Amino acid sequence: MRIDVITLFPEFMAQSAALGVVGRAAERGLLDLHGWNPRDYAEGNYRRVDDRPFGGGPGMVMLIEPLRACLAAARAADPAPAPVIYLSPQGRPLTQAKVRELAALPRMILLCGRYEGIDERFLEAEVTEEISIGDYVLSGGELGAAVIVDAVTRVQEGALGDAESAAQDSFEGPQGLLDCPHFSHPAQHEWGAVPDVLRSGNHAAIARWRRQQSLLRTWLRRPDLLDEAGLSKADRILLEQARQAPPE
Ligand SMILES: NC[C@H]1CCC[C@@H](CNc2ccc(C(N)=O)cn2)C1
Repeated sequence: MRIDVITLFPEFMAQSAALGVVGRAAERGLLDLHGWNPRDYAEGNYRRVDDRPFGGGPGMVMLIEPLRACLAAARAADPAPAPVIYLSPQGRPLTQAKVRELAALPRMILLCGRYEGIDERFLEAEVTEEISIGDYVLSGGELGAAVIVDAVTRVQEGALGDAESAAQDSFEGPQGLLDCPHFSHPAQHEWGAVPDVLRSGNHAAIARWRRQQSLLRTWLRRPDLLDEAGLSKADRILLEQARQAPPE
């Protein structure tokens, strides 16, 4: 998948995509990431990308023309059509379902705002949709863009090796359940012992225990994610059993 990021700080995007799963996916050609800086498309001696807001008030607003020229250059770099996604607190909240939808696209262009915002006329003319990574305000859209790059890349076919894809809990997120607890060495520790079932070698019992823990954890922590109606009979029984069980 090709992702173009329009940002005043392209070096930030390059670094955040150079590590771990995303870095390896990029090396393997699963992700084709490009940064575009509006300042490179700003006219005049000072190459202005922002100016004071009409109507007064604090801060600066990003200007239309540098963004317009920058976006035109990004679009022209590849024939594939691409939605322009603006990261903003006013956007629709990002969910795993949305991540999967975006991951299926051949290409997308992520627009990162700074300062007090972007001239509304540019947003009206060029933005396909706004996405928010949560109900809080950041100093720029770049962290939101990095979140989308990571989340979309790791669901690309082949991005996660066998070991990791086994770890990738396909239940996580609004479509499913929260992850189960994980344990490794030592089996005995002053903070507790690893649950016996995980050391039993009984893979059916282990899978059952993990599913039951995911169900219980989702019910306790995020009942809003748990559509009990959508649960299979086996899941409902597992959850009921876990609810009845005395606390360890
Ligand atoms: N009016 C403030 C606003 C002006 C335009 C630039 C944004 C950048 N900051 C962001 C971007 C996205 C998010 C999020 N929740 O996804 C939070 N913060 C801030």
